[in-house]
Amino acid sequence: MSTADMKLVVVGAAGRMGQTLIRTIHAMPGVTLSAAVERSGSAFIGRDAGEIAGLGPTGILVTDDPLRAFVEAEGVLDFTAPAASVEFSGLAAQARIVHVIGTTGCSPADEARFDAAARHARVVKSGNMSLGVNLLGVLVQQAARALPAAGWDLEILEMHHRHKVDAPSGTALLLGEAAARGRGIDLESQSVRVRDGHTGPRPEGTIGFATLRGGSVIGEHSVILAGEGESVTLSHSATDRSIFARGAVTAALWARSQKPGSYSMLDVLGLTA
Ligand SMILES: NC(=O)C1=CN([C@@H]2O[C@H](COP(=O)(O)OP(=O)(O)OC[C@H]3O[C@@H](n4cnc5c(N)ncnc54)[C@H](OP(=O)(O)O)[C@@H]3O)[C@@H](O)[C@H]2O)C=CC1
Ligand SMILES: O=C(O)C1=N[C@H](C(=O)O)C[C@H](O)C1
Repeated sequence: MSTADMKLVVVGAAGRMGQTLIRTIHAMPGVTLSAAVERSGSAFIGRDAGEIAGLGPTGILVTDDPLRAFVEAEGVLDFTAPAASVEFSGLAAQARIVHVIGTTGCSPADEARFDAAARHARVVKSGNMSLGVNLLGVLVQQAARALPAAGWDLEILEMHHRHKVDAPSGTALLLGEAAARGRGIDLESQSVRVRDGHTGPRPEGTIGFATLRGGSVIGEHSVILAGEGESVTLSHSATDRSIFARGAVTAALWARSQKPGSYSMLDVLGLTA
């Protein structure tokens, strides 16, 4: 560890992403784990974060005091749950640090709280922190612009593991937003989230979502543009959660030198149009 290393807190440290983040921080240059947080009453409080993540002892014991952890750090990596991320955003703003938010399933009210926190914190939020998915979003935007809505129906299909609690996935919504930007339409009013029973024919120009859940699938996403007699499919497969963790650490290092504000992975990766 060098004294210039960015000190990072992992919240939700014992979760699937929390453990992956701890291993990734250990493996990447320029960053060091300064604290690991779980909720009060969690069976992981007081345990060594490195041991939970399969690294062996690191001397960092899991705490339930996030504010104390944040004031002694430069950034927090947060893949938890919407209510938790809202709470952490207020604390990150108080501590004036970087808050990287990977949590999905957040409501518009939650997003407003993140925006408020971004007056003091540097907030990077994305439904998917991987390079591949963010590149896919750029390609989807181009395809949706190039292929006219009259004649080219756009559907987004995703599959995740059986433990996932929100749908459509944050990635599916990110890809839907990219498609909507390409078509110059509003996703909220033009999306079809569920189909069941006698639905009638497909309304032209809408963006459809379909969700599969099962097993240990890390993340599969396809954007299908279906035309008359031909279709184009753009897709991404995640085979290792470290792609999200590397993206989150890269985001924290990038945000370290930015002004307070709300940023996306497109800003971090330089993929903005
Ligand atoms: N943007 C991206 O690139 C990615 C986003 N995600 C998203 O990240 C989130 C987490 O996913 P995953 O790791 O699979 O989920 P897990 O359920 O495995 O982990 C979440 C962790 O957060 C903890 N947690 C919840 N509330 C609090 C709190 N108030 N204080 C401290 N810890 C808390 C949970 O503890 P407890 O079990 O006690 O509730 C758990 O340990 C999801 O929203 C998922 O969609 C996942 C992968 C990539
Ligand atoms: O819950 C997950 O596991 C994942 N969540 C994110 C999402 O909702 O898209 C990103 C990734 O696909 C894994």
